[in-house]
Amino acid sequence: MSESEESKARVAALKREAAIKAVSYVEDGMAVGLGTGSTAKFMIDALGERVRKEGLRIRAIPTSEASANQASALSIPITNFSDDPELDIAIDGADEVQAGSLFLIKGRGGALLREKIVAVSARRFVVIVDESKLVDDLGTHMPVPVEIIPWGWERVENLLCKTGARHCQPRRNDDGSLYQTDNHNIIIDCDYERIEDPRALADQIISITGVVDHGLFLDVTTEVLVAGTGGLRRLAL
Ligand SMILES: O=C(CO)[C@H](O)[C@H](O)COP(=O)(O)O
Repeated sequence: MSESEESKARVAALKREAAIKAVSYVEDGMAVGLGTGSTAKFMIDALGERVRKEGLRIRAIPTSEASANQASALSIPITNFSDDPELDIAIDGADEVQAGSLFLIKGRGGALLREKIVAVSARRFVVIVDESKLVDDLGTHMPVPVEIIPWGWERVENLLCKTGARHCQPRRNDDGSLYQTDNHNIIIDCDYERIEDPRALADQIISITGVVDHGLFLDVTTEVLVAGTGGLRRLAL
């Protein structure tokens, strides 16, 4: 195994560890929000295993078509907001976590809008990460993804650039075409280098007409499970 393969395998093992711990919080009869991404994928696998082996009875709302397909393949029953307007728990990954505030950047996988709807609908929102996701200031490693409607996107991109971003660019597929979310919108990735005031920035972004939502998740996280080489830590306010 090459050095980079080894490091990938180490990170995957940490993600899996956090995912398995979060799944231990799920109890019989719960309505559960299922996140999106590689860490959430471990979580859905672990949940599926509990459904299969223990006969755990849950209902789930997935945050993407990919997570919905995975859940269905594992025979995890899918529910909706009409039957379950409030979820008992939602579990999801993140791209950056500011440890002191539990503020997050999410949406690298493009599912930020459904992820936010699910997170704010849950009584308990548990974030699962490996320790590389911890930052002192949001924006250090990741741009903020902003989901916008496709029509007139260049105008919205222009306005987003005026919110203090170093660069703003539409997310594209490998063939150069615009990336499309599950909601048929597009994403502008805005690089701020370091976000001094996440609340003020969130207000500024959401006030732009054409913006549907953004990847700043503020005041929504109940706890973060961080898997690192020194073990698993739980961050809560
Ligand atoms: O927000 C997300 C998808 O929209 C993911 O949770 C985030 O990108 C983390 O992904 P991963 O677990 O693969 O590192």
